[in-house]
Amino acid sequence: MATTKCPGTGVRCRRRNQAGLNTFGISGDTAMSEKDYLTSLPSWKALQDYYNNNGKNLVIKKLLQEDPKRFENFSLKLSTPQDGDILIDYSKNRVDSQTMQLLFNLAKETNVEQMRNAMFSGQKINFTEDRAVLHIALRNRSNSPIIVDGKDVMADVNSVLDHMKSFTHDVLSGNWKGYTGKRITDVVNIGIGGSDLGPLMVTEALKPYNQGLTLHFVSNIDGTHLAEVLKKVCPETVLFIIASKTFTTQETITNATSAKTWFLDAAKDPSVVAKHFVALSTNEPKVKDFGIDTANMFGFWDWVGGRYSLWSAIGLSICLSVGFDNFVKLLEGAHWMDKHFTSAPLEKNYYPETKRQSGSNQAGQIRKKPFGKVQSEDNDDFILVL
Ligand SMILES: O=P(O)(O)OC[C@H]1O[C@H](O)[C@H](O)[C@@H](O)[C@@H]1O
Repeated sequence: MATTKCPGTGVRCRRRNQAGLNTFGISGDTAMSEKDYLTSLPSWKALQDYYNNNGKNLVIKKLLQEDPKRFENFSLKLSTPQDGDILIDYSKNRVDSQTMQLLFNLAKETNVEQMRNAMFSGQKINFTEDRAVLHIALRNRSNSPIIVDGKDVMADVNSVLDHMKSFTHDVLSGNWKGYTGKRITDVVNIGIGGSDLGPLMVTEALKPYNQGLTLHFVSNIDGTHLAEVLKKVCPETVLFIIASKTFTTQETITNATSAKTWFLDAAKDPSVVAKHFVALSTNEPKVKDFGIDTANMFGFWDWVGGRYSLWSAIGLSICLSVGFDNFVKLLEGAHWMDKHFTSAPLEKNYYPETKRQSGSNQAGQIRKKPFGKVQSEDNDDFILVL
């Protein structure tokens, strides 16, 4: 590893080497860009050659006609311990057995499994920002220690979850009252990007589990978005969630400021803002500046990427929609899939046991029965193709 120089320049490379990581798993000097480096790899070239020679034959309709078992061969059924099967169907993608093998070769050559393990162990694999990438800690229901900068992050994760739990209980039970003593009926999540799309998607998908509150999401800087939502809610019974990792995103802060002005027009008293505004953020000083009581702030950390933040405090709108217990089930499901991701090696997901044992799984061979049977940690067998 010491002799390895990463593609890219300056700081970025140094950081990779400090972390003891070599994304691409080769030694020697490489002065080229990451993209050029990737496309120079033998496994990439083999994939490109295969596409150049065979790409025109990869027509989904034709592939399905030629192989009546294509669906079985190119799909994956995972049996969860309590909630039935998850079906992953990639038979309608432009891949055949050879493509899959070439993709696995590429994954091997680029050290995907090593990088996965580095991610799960809290190493700073976000090289550009020198940060760990640990949304998986947010749903680490096993509670096994995950160390970042010498500290186990699980205590903080669990403490925020406890706060979310008690708050959700208070709001759903009606203990939490608005400024005129009425219970909350509507929740407006103001955020954008990962602070909007994840919770919006999950609350939509899990509508059958809604516990009674009406959820609204405002993201657009165009005032119509907020104005139309405000027509549907009442200042006495609405709760605004200001969701922003940085608390500096212009769209969000503009909409949040407009919402506060609208609220104060009715309530008149700035001291009651605390009953109707909470913040989800990593930036306590900015939350304070905005006028939100930091007792009503739900924190998270720089190692949570925006696009994965629904598993963090950003998921508060999900909790308020489906209840905390269902939110925990969501975390548990994701944790189960994380365990699968870390425990099932790439080939095991694809090659049949018998072929693998007989050692005939050489690169490039076309598999007749590309299945593997794998034991989950919970001792349920499931069939893996990917
Ligand atoms: O949560 P915020 O700091 O307000 O950022 C909101 C969003 O901003 C950008 O669009 C980023 O690319 C997203 O990852 C982030 O979720």
